[in-house]
Amino acid sequence: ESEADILIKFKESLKNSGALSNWNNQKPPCSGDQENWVGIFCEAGAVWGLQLQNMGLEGTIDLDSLTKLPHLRTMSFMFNNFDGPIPELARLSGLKTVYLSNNMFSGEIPPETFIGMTGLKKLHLANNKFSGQIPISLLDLPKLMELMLENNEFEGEIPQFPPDRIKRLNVSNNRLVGEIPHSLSNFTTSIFDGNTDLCGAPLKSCTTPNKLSPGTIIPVAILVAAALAALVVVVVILRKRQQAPLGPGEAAAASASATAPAYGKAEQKAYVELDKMEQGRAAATSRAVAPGTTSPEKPSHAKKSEPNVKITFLKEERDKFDMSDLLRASAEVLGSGVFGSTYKAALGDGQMMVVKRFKHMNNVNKEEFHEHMRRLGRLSHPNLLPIVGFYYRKEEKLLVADFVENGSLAVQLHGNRSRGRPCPNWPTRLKIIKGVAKGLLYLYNELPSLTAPNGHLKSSNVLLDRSFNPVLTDYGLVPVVNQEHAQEHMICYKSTEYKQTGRITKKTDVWTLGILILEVLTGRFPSNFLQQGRSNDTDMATWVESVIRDEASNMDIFDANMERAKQCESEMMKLLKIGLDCCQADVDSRPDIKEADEDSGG
Ligand SMILES: Nc1ncnc2c1ncn2[C@@H]1O[C@H](COP(=O)(O)OP(=O)(O)OP(=O)(O)O)[C@@H](O)[C@H]1O
Repeated sequence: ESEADILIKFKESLKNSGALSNWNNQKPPCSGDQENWVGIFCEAGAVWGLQLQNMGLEGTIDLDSLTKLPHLRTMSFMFNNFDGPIPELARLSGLKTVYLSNNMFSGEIPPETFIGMTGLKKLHLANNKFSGQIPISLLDLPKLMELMLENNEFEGEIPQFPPDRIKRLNVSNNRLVGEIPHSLSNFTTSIFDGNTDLCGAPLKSCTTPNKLSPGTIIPVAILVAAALAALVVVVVILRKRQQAPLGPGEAAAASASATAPAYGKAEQKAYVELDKMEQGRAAATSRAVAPGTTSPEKPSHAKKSEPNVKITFLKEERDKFDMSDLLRASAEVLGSGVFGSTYKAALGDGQMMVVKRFKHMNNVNKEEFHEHMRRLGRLSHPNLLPIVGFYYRKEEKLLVADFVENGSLAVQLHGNRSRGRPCPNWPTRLKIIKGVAKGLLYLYNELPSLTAPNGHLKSSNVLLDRSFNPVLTDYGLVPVVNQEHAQEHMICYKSTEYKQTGRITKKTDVWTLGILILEVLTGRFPSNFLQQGRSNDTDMATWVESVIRDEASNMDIFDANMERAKQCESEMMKLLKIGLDCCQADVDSRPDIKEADEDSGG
């Protein structure tokens, strides 16, 4: 059986598998490293991963088929409607990561479920209805480092995991009781929240204090008093000996090293430098609204010896530089977005780079992050801003890209005009929309396994080059962004379908394109309409529809500052209709990305 036949058989075992419509024999699942089918990962022509998330899938997971995929290492079925008992995962002993969270699995997990899964690193079972004991076979998995079991009905005691093995854990909101194993005592209390009767570090101690007889109370009290007196003496002596307070530089260094996590000295120093740059942001941010309108500023502290931290380059042909070059460069803070701050750096050799500092990525490990960046690094399209390089650290990541001359579409549409910036005219706006649609279509073709291959399309993420050609930035990041943060801030999570069903779909980016079209045509800022979680609010599309319906002249909806010729008005009206079409609340009636591209490009 070919991998295609195996996967098609697997698909047939699923209910509601409409999202897998391109799983057919027209193309093989993989061509080399390239995925031709949605929801799979390929390497050297073989399937190594399944990522069937958020697709409304139902039924049971047919392991018989999956056991025939010898290279399968990761599978995710999160955010679907699978139910029944946990699949017999040990039949897929080569798996490294298993994500089954946010389904309706239920019942006890047999103790032997994980026997032999010696490569398993991550197991996510959260938000299901699993009950019974946490399976004991998890203790024998030498590589298990991430275990997410929250919001189930697990009961009994937490098994004695060996020390230093589990790095990420959540068992909150179950029915666990008894003493927390010592090996887990360093975790924060919140991961144990919501259990009936857990005790021991980091929660309150399990032992109730022994009742002391009057005979023992007196000597204990004397001992305590003596210890307190000794402590007071020591404090007084230390105070007297204390030197003059730290100078400002030392104080800053001390506070930085107190907050900076334990990393290599060079890395730590680099981040301290970035923090300092960011602290100088207040002055720079107002200028950053209109990039390039002021002379760049250079942080004075960057003149000292800079740390040498290597950036991983994704484009071989690029002239290389490292963190010290970036810190030595003239720098300007362009702004702070929802993920972190963005800086512009003018390197000594004339290259103008932009460094984006992400603080809200999820806990993907280094290997996975590198893998995802390499995937994004392979993309190449005139309407995408390439990621030149990146730097990984657990808590935050840096992405480096080229500076794009004319800044963002948001600034061009809504920025201050007092500096003589012309308002984009109709032909320019049309060219921008066509380019954006082309970029989106390319992303859909190249990243078919992502539900929202862009995920964050908005006017500040559409940059304009010297000739006002649009290039998209901040695309393809949904898989590496912290879920909670993504839901709160990323534009795809503000779509009608997300508000109504809590899911994003393959057509969610089409909705973001629709909103962008309406913004470009009306000159109105969509965030004034889009308030996440307030599903009864008028969104931009509803507002546009009501104006068209009520106003005497439909032309009043268009940005009054947009220069246009009379004969273009029918074209503008046509694009407005396409925008509204893309924003249809009913996902099925909405065009797909290919139709949207054909409509707006035609
Ligand atoms: N490569 C670039 N060239 C020129 N300007 C850029 C570049 N990347 C980002 N910018 C601009 O810098 C500013 C800050 O960007 P940043 O991405 O931090 O915030 P944002 O786009 O407003 O929000 P988000 O974090 O949601 O993407 C924005 O005005 C953005 O358009």
